[in-house]
This record gives sequence, structure tokens and C-alpha cells, in this order.
Amino acid sequence: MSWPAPLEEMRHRDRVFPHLRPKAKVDVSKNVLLYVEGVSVSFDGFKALNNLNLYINEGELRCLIGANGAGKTTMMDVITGKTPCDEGTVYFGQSIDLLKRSEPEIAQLGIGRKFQKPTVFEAQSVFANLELALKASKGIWYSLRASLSGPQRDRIDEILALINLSEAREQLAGSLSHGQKQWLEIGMLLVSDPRLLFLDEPVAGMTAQETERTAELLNTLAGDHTVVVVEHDMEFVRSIARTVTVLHQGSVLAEGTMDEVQNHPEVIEVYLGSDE
Ligand SMILES: Nc1ncnc2c1ncn2[C@@H]1O[C@H](COP(=O)(O)OP(=O)(O)OP(=O)(O)O)[C@@H](O)[C@H]1O
Repeated sequence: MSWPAPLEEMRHRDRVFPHLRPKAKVDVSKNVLLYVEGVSVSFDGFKALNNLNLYINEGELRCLIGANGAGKTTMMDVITGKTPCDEGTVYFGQSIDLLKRSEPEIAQLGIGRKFQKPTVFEAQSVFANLELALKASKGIWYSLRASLSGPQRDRIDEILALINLSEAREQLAGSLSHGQKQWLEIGMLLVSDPRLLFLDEPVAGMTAQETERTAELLNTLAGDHTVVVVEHDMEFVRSIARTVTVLHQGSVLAEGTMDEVQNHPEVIEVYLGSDE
């Protein structure tokens, strides 16, 4: 029996729902997880990214800094499939061309992103937020299933410990401090075990103690995950970064250790020397 074309397509659920595809193998034989090469993006003739080149190694914790308007958000938008680019290439490992993938497909490949403002479900408990995130990462059919498996519960417990919220598991997310909400959102990304994580200003608005705890968390995540942090808080960057990349006018201005970039004359002039 032959099926009408749309039904035939539905039989191949993995074609219809990208999340059902097995996770693609990412070739990191050269130890580089992300290649951004020659990327330019213009908005009405203004170049937000200008021949940007950036390489992120597997398992590293990289900090990206740059003054307002340097192109940090646009860069993350291009990598995560939100904004198309005019020129350039973006590869995940040696062979996955991210510019050919949609935003959900890129998430499914294991690239997670936390936006600046936490977006947790305030009326749900901490545990329920993680449960919802886990089910959402498995797709719509999965969300209809009522209960979590034992290993999934264990994974959520592990994440709760990692993000320092084990004791707050039954608390409503809306009652958490700003810093705890940020951790919960990082936890919500971790349930799908992303390979590469982009975190936009993770310590903005945090207390000194929460900031310190976040530094520990990010250091723990690095290695198992590759973490790219966009941050304005220079003290925090100094406390976590091994390599810092400075963006300016849509290109990389300098890259190196915190000391190297802080002593870079052009960086001093355009960024660190400013009032930010
Ligand atoms: N959709 C858009 N349309 C027009 N211009 C845009 C758009 N998105 C970004 N821009 C411009 O591109 C430049 C780079 O912006 P982007 O948000 O990437 O910088 P940023 O480094 O993330 O800055 P911030 O630290 O303020 O978040 C800015 O001058 C911005 O005004």
C-alpha cells in the first residue's frame, strides 16, 4: 500500500520532528568545537559583525567581553540560528555547517543559550521547572507522558546539587533570589546535556556570594561542557577566565589571558579605559 505523500512523511517522525533524530556525532578531532570564520552581518548597511573569526576549543571556558554594541549578541544570534549572516562560515566541529540548520535543529545538536534575564516558570516549583525543561527537550510527544524515569529523576537530583538548589527543590521558582533563578535557568539548560553553552551576563544583579558560587559552578561545568560566557563584570571574568576574547566593532580586537588583554594598548583605549 502506498501512503499519500504527507502521511508517508509523517511515518518518518524523525524527519518531521528534528528532536527525534539521534544526536549528531560532532567531530572534534582537531580539538576545536566551534569555528566562526569571516562572519559579517549588516543591519541597514551597518556592520554589526565584520569579518569575525572565533575558535572555541572543546571543553574550554571562554569569556567574551566588549563594550555595548561590540556585536556579542549578534554573534550568539548567528551561531544559534536566530540571525542569518551575509558572509562567512560557522561549523560545529569539523563537519556540521550550522548555517544550514534551523534554530531548533541547532539546539538539538547540543548548543544551549541562556539569555540575560532569567525566564523560569515562577508559579512552578524548582523541581517542576527542571522536569518541564527535560520533557521539552525531548519534544511534544514526550511532554504528554506523565512520569519521569528513575535515571531522569537521578539526573535532575544531580543538577539540583550542581546548581546549589537541592534544598529549594519544592520551593516555587518565583520565590527564589535573582541569583538562584539564574542558576535554575542554567540547570534547565543542563537537563538536555548540551555540548556548548552560551551564557549572557550570568552574574548581572547577583550578590558577591552568588557571583562567587557561579564562578565555581562554571568551573565545574567546563570540561564536561564547553562554556562561553559574555560578561561585563571584569572581576568575575578575571576569576574564571583562562582565555578572554575582546570584541570591538564586530571583530576580535584581542585574545589571551586576562592580563594579556588588560595590557593590550588598543583594548585599554577602546574598552577597559572607558567608564564601563
Ligand atoms: N536587529 C537589529 N537591527 C539594527 N541594528 C541592530 C540589530 N541588532 C543589533 N544591531 C546593532 O548592531 C550592533 C551590535 O549589537 P549587539 O547587540 O550585537 O552588541 P552587544 O555587544 O551584544 O552589545 P550589548 O553589550 O549592549 O548587549 C549595535 O550597534 C546594535 O545597535
